[in-house]
Amino acid sequence: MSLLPVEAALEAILSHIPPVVIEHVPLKEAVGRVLAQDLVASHDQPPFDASAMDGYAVRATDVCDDAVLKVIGTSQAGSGYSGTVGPGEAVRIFTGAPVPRGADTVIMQEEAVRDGDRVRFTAPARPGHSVRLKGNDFAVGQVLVAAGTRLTPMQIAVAAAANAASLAVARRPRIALLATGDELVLPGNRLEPDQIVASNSFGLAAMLQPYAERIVDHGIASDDRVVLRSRLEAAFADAPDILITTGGASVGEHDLVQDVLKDLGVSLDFWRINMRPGKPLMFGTRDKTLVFGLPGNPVSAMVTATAFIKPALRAWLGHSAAADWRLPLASPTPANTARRHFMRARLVQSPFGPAAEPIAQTDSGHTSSLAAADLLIVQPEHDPGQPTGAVVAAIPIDAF
Ligand SMILES: Nc1nc2c(c(=O)[nH]1)N[C@H]1C(S)=C(S)[C@@H](COP(=O)(O)OP(=O)(O)OC[C@H]3O[C@@H](n4cnc5c(N)ncnc54)[C@H](O)[C@@H]3O)O[C@H]1N2
Ligand code: MOO
Repeated sequence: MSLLPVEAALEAILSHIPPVVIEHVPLKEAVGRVLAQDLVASHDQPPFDASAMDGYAVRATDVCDDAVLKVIGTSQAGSGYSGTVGPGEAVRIFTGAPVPRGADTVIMQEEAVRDGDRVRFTAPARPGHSVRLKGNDFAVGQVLVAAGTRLTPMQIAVAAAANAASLAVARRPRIALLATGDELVLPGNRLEPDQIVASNSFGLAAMLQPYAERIVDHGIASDDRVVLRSRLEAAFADAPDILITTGGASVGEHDLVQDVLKDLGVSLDFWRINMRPGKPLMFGTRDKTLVFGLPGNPVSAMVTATAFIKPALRAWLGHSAAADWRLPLASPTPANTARRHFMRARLVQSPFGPAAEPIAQTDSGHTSSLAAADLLIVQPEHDPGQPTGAVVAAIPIDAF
C-alpha cells in the first residue's frame, strides 16, 4: 500500500483551517497570544524632544570657552519649561523632561559647574547631544508589531508605550481530547495485569495548551462501539473547534475509531503516512469541528501532533510558519528507510555551537527517550545517513 507523503497530508489539513477570528484582549492578557492586526503607532514617541540626561538645556553655539550662562528656569518630567532659551541662557533640565524651545543640546550635570543662577561647562557642547528627538523611538503610522507575531513581553511593553489598552489577537480554538483503549487507566491508579497508564492526553494537553482557549479532556473510552460512540457524541456536543482522539487508528479488530467517527457523520480520511513514528493518521471534519485521529503509540501520538497539529494550530492563529532549525550533527545518523524519520535528538553544546545529538531509540512506544529529546531531526526518506558535522533539519520540540 502506498504511503502518503508528509507534505501532502499537511497540505490537506491546512486547506480546512478557517480564517482567523479576531478578538480584543486587555494588554495584561495578551502575552503569548498571536497578534491579528498590525500594531500601528498612533502617536510619536517620545511625544516631544526629551532630555536623556539630568543637566542643562542650552544653545550649543553659546557654550564656548569660559562662557557663563544664566539659568532661567527648570524643566522636569511632567512639567516642562514654558519659555524660550535665548542667547546666553540655560534651563536646568532632568531626564525625560521636554527640551525647551530655543535649546538644542543638553549637557550633563557632571560637566557643569553651578554657582547661584550661573552655570559654566567643563566640556564642549555637542549639538543635539543628550536630546531624544520627537518620534525618534517610533513615529505615527509606524508598524510596531506585525500581525501574525506571537507576543513577547517586550512587545507588550512597546504596545503599552504606544498607548494600546487592548490588542486584536486571534481567537484560540477549543480543543477536545479522547483516549481510546480497554487497557488504559488514568495515572495514579494501581495497575491490574494487562493495564497501561494512559499518557497521551496528558502530553497532548500540555503540548497544545499554548494554542488553545480551552482543552477538555474527555478521558478514556473503551474499545466498545456503543461506548465509543456515546463518548464521541458527548465530545462533539460541546462543538469543539478541534477533536483529537488517540488509539484505535490501526487495522486491528478493536480499532473502531474510524468506523464510529464515520457513523457520527465525520467526513474522514484515513491516511497511512510515509513517516516514522506515526504511520496511521485520521483527519476529517464534522460541521466546523476538525477531527484528528492519532495513533495510540505514545511516541507516534506526540510526533504526529508535532508534525501536523501544531502547524495546523499555528495556521489557525495566523502565526507565521515556524522555520525548522538547521543544526550540525554531534554524531552520525544511520541510514534511513523509505519513510521520513522524525528522529529523537538532544540539543547539545559543541565546540562550534549548538548541535543535534541523535538518540538511537526508534521504538514508537518508548516514551522515556522522547522525554529526553529536545529536537526531532527530520531525516529525509532514503537518507543514506550523515556524518558528524553535517547540517540537518530539526524541529525544536518546545517551540511554538
Ligand atoms: N498489522 C498491523 N499492525 C499495526 C500497524 C499496521 O500497519 N499493521 N500499524 C502499527 C503502527 S505504525 C501503529 S502507530 C499502531 C497504531 O495503533 P492504534 O492507533 O490502533 O493504537 P492502539 O493499538 O490503540 O495502541 C497502540 C499502543 O499504544 C498504547 N496506547 C494507546 N493509547 C494510549 C494512551 N492514551 N496512553 C498511553 N499509551 C497508549 C497501547 O496500549 C498500545 O500499546 O499500530 C501498529 N500496529
Ligand atoms: O505510527 Mo507507528 O509509530 O509507526 O508504530
